[in-house]
Amino acid sequence: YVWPSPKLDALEAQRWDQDDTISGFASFLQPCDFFIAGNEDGTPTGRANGPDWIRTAYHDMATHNVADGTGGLDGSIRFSEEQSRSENAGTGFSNTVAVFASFTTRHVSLADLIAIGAVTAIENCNGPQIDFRGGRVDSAAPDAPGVPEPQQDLQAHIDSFARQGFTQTEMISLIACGHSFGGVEHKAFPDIVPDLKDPNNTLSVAHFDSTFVNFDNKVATEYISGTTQNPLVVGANDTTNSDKRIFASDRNVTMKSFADSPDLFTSTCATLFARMLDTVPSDVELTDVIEPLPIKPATVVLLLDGDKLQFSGFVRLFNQSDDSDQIRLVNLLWDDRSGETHNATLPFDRTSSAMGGRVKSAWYAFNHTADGNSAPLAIDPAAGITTMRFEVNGNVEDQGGVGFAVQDGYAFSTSSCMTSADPPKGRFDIAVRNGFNPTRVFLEREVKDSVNRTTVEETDITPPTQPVAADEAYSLWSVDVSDANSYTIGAEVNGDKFSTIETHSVGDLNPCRPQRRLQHKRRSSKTF
Ligand code: HEM
Repeated sequence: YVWPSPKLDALEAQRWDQDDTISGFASFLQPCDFFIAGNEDGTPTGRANGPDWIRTAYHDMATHNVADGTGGLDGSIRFSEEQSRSENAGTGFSNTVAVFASFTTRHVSLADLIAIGAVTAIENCNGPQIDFRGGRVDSAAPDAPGVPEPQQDLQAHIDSFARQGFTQTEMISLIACGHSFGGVEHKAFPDIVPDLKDPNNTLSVAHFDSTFVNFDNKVATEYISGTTQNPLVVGANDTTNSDKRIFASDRNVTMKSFADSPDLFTSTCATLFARMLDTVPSDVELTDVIEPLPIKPATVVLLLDGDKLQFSGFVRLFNQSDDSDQIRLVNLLWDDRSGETHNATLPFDRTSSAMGGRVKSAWYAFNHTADGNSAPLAIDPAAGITTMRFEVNGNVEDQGGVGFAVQDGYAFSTSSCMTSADPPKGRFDIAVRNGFNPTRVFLEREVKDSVNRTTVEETDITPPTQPVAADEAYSLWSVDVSDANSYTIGAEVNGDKFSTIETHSVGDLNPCRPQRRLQHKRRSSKTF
C-alpha cells in the first residue's frame, strides 16, 4: 500500500513494530515464559502469556459457523457472558483482553489485536512467520457458544471443526499446532489435572509437551514416541482425553508426518494459524496480507509556531539495521508548494525489532544535530510542504515515484495554552491553511461505546470571526476545552475527512499569558 493510509499504517506498526518500545507489545513475551499474573518472588507458575494469547485467538474464532457466516474472530471473547461459559474455563481470556484493550484504537480493533497477539506469540517464541490481514470488527454482542470441550466425543469434535470450516485432518493439525504451547491448569480443570504440589509450577499446569513456551514439533515427537505427558492424551480419565482420540483418528498418519518432519509441521501450522485468524464473520472484509513497508515515515507532525512550521517525525528502514546504522547517510528531501526542494540529513535515532529479533530496523529522526541539539526542522508557512522522499546512501526512496505525501492544511498552533491545570482548562488554536476552505474543522477524541468499541467523538470548532490578513498562510480557529482528554484535529472538505495523527491534551500546553506579554516569546520544555 502507499503511505500515508492511517488504518494500514497503524496495523502495519502494530504488526511489524511489535518489539518497538514505543508502539509494540512484545515486551509481554520477553522472555517467552513471562506471565503477567506471575508470582512476586519469580517462582514459575507453569503458565505464560504467549499460550494464553494463542488459546484466546482460537476460542474467539471457534464460534464461527461457515453455513450462516456468523461468529469468528471478532473480539466477542471480551464479553463476560462468553468468558463465564464452561467452554471458556480459566483466567486466560480475561488476562489477555486486559492487556490488549489498552492498545485498541479507532484503527486497530480488539479482534485485530487478538490476531496480532497470536502472530507475535508464535513468531517471537520460535514459530514461523504468520500472514496477518487486518480489518476485523469487534462484535456488538456475544457469539453463540461453540468452543469444543475435552469431554466431548470424536464425532462432536469433527462436527465442531467442520462448522468452524476445518476438515478432520486440519482439526488434528491445528490442535497439534496450538498444543505445542501451554497446558491444562488444575484450577480450571480439576478433573483433568490434580494439584501437582510442585514449587516450580505453582498453578499446577500439566503441559502438552516438554517445551511449553516454544513452538516446535515436540507435541508430535513425544506423542509418537510414547513419552508424551500431554494431559489430554495420558490423563487418568479417558473421557477427557480428547487429544488422544483426535490425534489417533486417522491412525496417527498426520501426527506421524509431523514427528518425522519439523518442516512439514512448521509450514502446516503457519498456514492453519493464518486461516484460523482469518476466520471472521462473513460480513467482515479483511485487508490484503500486511507486508512491512521497506521505508516508512512515522509520527510525522507539523505544528505552527509563529512564523514557522515545526516539522518532526521519523523514518524506519525495515530490516536494515546493522553495524552501519550510525554512519548510514539518510537524507530527507521535501518539496514545498512552490516546487522548491529542501533537504536535511537525518540523525540515527534507535533500532527496533520484530519476530523476536529476527528482523531489525533502524530509525532516523527529522531533527538537526548540526549544533549538537535536537530541534524540529523549520518550514516557511507560506511555502508549506507537499511531499517527501528519502535518500539512503544515495538511493532515492519515493514509493515508486509517488513520494510520501504530507498534508499542511491543518495543524495545532503552539499558541494553544492552558488556563488551569486542575481542573484542566485551556484553549486549542488550530491553524487552518488559507485557501483550504474546509466545510468543518473539529476536535476528535477516541471514546469507548457501550460495548467497549472505539469510536470517534467530534467537537465542531467555530470559524474565526475576525477577517484574516491576506498575507498570512494560516488562520487560527480557537476552541475552549475543559477536560484532560487527548485530541486530534479533524477536517472535512467536500465530504472527505482528514485527521492529524498526534494527540494533544490540555496538560501538554503552556500556561496562557496575558495578551500584552505575547510579544516576548519564550521557549519552553513543554510540548508547545
Ligand atoms: C478439540 C479441540 C480442543 C480442545 C478440547 C482443547 C482443550 C484445551 C484445554 C482443556 C486446555 C487447558 C486450558 C487451561 O487450563 O487454561 C487447552 C489449552 C490450550 N489450547 Fe486447546 N483445545 C482444543 C483445540 C485447540 C486449538 C485448535 C488451539 C489453537 C490452535 C488450542 C490452543 C491451546 C493453547 C495455546 C492452550 C494453552 C493455554 C495456556 O497454557 O494458557 N487448543 N486446550
